[in-house]
Amino acid sequence: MPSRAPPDRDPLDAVLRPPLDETPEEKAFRVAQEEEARRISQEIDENIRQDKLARKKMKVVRLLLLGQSESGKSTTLRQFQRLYTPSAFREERCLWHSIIQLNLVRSIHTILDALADVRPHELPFSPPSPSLAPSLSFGSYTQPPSPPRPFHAHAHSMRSTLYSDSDAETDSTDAPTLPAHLTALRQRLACLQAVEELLISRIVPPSEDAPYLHQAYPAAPFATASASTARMHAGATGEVFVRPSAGWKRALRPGASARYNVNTAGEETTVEVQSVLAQCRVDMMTLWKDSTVKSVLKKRKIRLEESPGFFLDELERVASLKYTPSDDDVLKARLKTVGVSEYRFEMEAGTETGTQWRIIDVGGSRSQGQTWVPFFDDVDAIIFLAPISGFDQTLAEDKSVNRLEDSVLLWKAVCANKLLARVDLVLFLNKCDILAVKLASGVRLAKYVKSFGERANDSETAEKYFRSKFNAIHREYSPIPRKFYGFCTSVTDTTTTGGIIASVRDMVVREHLKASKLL
Ligand SMILES: Nc1nc2c(ncn2[C@@H]2O[C@H](COP(=O)(O)OP(=O)(O)OP(=O)(O)O)[C@@H](O)[C@H]2O)c(=O)[nH]1
Ligand SMILES: [Mg+2]
Repeated sequence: MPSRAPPDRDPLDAVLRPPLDETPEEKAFRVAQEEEARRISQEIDENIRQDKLARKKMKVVRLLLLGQSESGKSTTLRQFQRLYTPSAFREERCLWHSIIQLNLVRSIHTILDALADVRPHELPFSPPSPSLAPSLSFGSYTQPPSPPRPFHAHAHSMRSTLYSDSDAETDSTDAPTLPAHLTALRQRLACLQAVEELLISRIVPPSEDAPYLHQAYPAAPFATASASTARMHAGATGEVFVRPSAGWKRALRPGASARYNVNTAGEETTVEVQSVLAQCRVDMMTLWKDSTVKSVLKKRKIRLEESPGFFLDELERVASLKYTPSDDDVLKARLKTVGVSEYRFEMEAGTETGTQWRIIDVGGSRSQGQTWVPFFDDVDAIIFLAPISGFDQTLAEDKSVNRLEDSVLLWKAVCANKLLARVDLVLFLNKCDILAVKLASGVRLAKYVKSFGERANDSETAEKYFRSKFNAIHREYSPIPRKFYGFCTSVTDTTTTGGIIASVRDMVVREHLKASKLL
């Protein structure tokens, strides 16, 4: 092993060492300069300390939201906004209209995409409906159906797995086929491709220049110049995302078209899109209710009901001409966060009147992890969201990682982090509503979480189990003992979340006051 360089060969030392021929005047000058530099440095340190002190005295509470992507951080932030700045929240509801339209159109495209290469074995084993064209039917309708092949496709890699699964066996009986009524629906709904592009061009300001991932749908007459140059920020999953700093809300405000160099004003686009959605409403409803579609989705393990931004069960309302988003719709809408957004507000009532809150919402996907650390310093509390319904899912950005496992690892890391040793950690075991539906539908938790064992496969038992597991990690990994605050949540639910957020607020304020008295 190479030995350490002796001190007189240290390159830094060589540079900083006073010159050998330094005169007394030069020395006095250098010493004075060094003294001045020290004084300035101490002054900066003192300013930072005073700043922190003043902030504590001014009653500024900083809350950081952490958790993997799709865990519900931005939704929790919206709940705070809805509860504590309701008028601003209501004012912004109209800006979410375009996001909800986009969520809806993308769900329809997920279905159309699945239908684009449907195989006979994915169709339901029932006699053909009268609307089926004879040329599109195949042998198994008249003969007893062959048993379904094992299907290994995962929800998020369904297309590639499907191809690899079927390629080996592709023959004339397994050629792509689609009942005629669905072919007709696909053709009629093709106009939604242009709608999607138009919406993306509105939501993502032109400065956001990541490539737009085109899907294989024919261009429709509805396409406009802005649609053809539509761009979006999309990750490996093809999900639209915007940076909070890019000001998508500003871009969607009425009259923003000139500033953002797009050829349709926000309100006009929304109205125009809404009228196309209203025209397609019956077709979209027929598509979503269709038994063949249900069969294909089921076989490909595409569970749209659990996916973010799901509005297909409310098509009648959301695709009507008079639709305006409700509070619940805004909470259900999905727009991925990349980067960091800070939301500031002041408590308007109660004993904490005048307390300023700063809630920091960060992007949760794996590549965003490094953006979290700078916010660890000086944060009063962290709400960590672990979506426990994801026990049978993998991460959108990495199909080899189980979502629950990822949440557990993140939770361990946050609990063990020395910078956060004195920070209160609040755990939201989130998406309990989806967990309940999933378990009730027969998915067995013990199949994915072996240690769950023979316990009852219901949401109450599962929540209790997860709570104790996360609590144990908190106890074991916290550098110094601290209290555990754990809640089972469904943050899209306004009724239950209001009470939980109020308890968190009280706890954070109490601890904040304690800390400021210690200063
Ligand atoms: N059903 C249900 N949906 C939820 C719940 N929490 C969040 N969602 C939905 O899940 C989606 C993702 O939530 P977000 O708040 O955007 O997730 P995020 O943690 O901010 O994700 P990133 O921005 O990617 O880091 C949204 O469509 C939410 O409406 C929940 O408890 N139940
Ligand atoms: Mg977010």
